This record gives sequence, C-alpha cells and structure tokens, in this order.
Amino acid sequence: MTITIALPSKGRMKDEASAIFERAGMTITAVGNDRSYRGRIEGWDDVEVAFLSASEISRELGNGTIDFGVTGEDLMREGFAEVDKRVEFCARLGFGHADVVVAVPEIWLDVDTMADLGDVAADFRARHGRRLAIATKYWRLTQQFFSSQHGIQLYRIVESLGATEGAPASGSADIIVDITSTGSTLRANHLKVLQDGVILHSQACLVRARKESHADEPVVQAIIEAVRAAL
Ligand SMILES: Nc1ncnc2c1ncn2[C@@H]1O[C@H](COP(=O)(O)OP(=O)(O)OP(=O)(O)O)[C@@H](O)[C@H]1O
Ligand SMILES: O=P(O)(O)OC[C@H]1O[C@H](OP(=O)(O)OP(=O)(O)O)[C@H](O)[C@@H]1O
Repeated sequence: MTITIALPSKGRMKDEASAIFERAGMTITAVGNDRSYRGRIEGWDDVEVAFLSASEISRELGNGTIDFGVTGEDLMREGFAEVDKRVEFCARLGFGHADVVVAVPEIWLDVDTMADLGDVAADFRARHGRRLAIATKYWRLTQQFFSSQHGIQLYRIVESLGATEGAPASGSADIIVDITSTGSTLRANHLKVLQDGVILHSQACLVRARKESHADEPVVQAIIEAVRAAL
C-alpha cells in the first residue's frame, strides 16, 4: 500500500514543513519539474508526497483521502466536529504558531473577560435592538467556545472571508474571532484580546488520518518516529 503525505505547497508553512522532513532523513524531490504537485522521498519507495494548500490538507485528512499531512491545528478543529476521532495529532512541529482569539474594541473599557462579554451579549438586544454580531471565519470554534464553554447564546455570527479585524470599524460586526500571531493587526485595528479569550493555541502539526489499514503498515510508525526525532 502506498502512503500519501501532504505538505503545504505554498504559503507560510511550506518551507518549514519541507525542512522538518529533510531533518528527519526524508528528503523530498519533486516528480517531474519544480512546479509539480507530486513528490517522492528517496529510500521510502512506499511513500508518495502531495503538495496542497494548508486548508486542502486539513480537508483531505478529515475525509481520509490522504494518510498524513502537515497543517494547522486550527484548520483541523474548525473543519471537523469530533476531529480527534478522525485524525491523530502525531507531533507539534514548532512553527506556524497562531492563537485563535476573541477580540473586542479597545474602547470597551468594562469588557475584559468572557463573563463581561456575556453580560454585554445579554443586554445587547435591549440596548441596540439586535444581537451581538461576531465576525469570523472560525464559526465552529466560535460556537463551541461561546455556547458550550461559556454559556453565551445570544449572538449572531457574521461570516468573514478576509480582513476580519476591520469588521468592528466598518460596522459589519461588533467583535471578532480570528487568529493572531504578533498581535500587530489587532493593535492596528484598536482591538484587544479578552483575558480568557484564547480559544486555541494553534501551530503546524503532523496529522494522521485514522485508518484501520495503518495498523499493518510499519512505514506508518516509521514516519511518525522519524519526524518526532527531528524536532
Ligand atoms: N500570521 C498568520 N496568519 C495566518 N495564518 C497563520 C499565521 N501564522 C500561522 N498561521 C497558520 O497558517 C495556516 C494557514 O496557512 P495558509 O494561509 O498558508 O493556508 P491556506 O488557508 O490554505 O491558504 P489560502 O488562504 O491561501 O488558501 C493556519 O493553520 C494558521 O493558523
Ligand atoms: O497577529 P499578526 O502577526 O498581525 O497576524 C495576524 C493576521 O495575519 C493573517 O492575515 P494575513 O494577511 O497574513 O493573511 P490571510 O488572512 O490571508 O491568511 C491573519 O488573518 C491575521 O489577520
């Protein structure tokens, strides 16, 4: 059986993902020319490499159409409910760090915690005639965090496809849930992260799709061990 590993083909995770495999003694060469979306690993004849975007990798892992992938934990947890039943997070790779956070306008001086935000949400309709609006592309993580973890039910999600941090200033939402790494985009948009508003500390992970066939494949364990040893 051929084992497929998907690595980021572009974007912020591409170079560091390849470097980890290199250190693991798994040097990847493109099949065909440099722009090819397939690769091989010398000495690992049963392994095939596919180059996809980080979001495609999380989708294919969740669907079980590839065996391993390097992608962000945020994309996996947002993409699939009960994700730990579908995949195994085999290793945290130490790059691609980003926190998924709840951020509110800095001028909301009385709002520093999720409990404060719960109070605002409860009063919002009476004060403003509508529910508190949250801009995000992380709707699953937002619902889990607000509804299940903090018991906040009175809000509306406004799906954002980009420039989420601009939503409060433009009036399309009141607060946001998005990723931050250096914090500069939040600061530039006069937003602050709530004290207990970190939903997830994400980073790039080696992820395995859970498949019964993997139990009989020594190469599956060999890949995990080689990558862990390179960290
Ligand atoms: N500053 C950052 N901004 C955005 N994503 C970041 C940042 N730092 C780390 N990441 C992580 O990178 C991953 C997204 O990477 P990237 O944007 O390359 O993927 P993609 O969503 O597939 O790309 P695209 O949006 O171009 O299709 C996420 O897991 C995210 O947490
Ligand atoms: O905390 P910071 O270091 O400012 O980084 C966070 C920002 O970076 C990302 O946007 P980016 O424009 O890089 O790209 P994307 O949203 O298209 O992935 C992300 O969506 C945040 O807006």
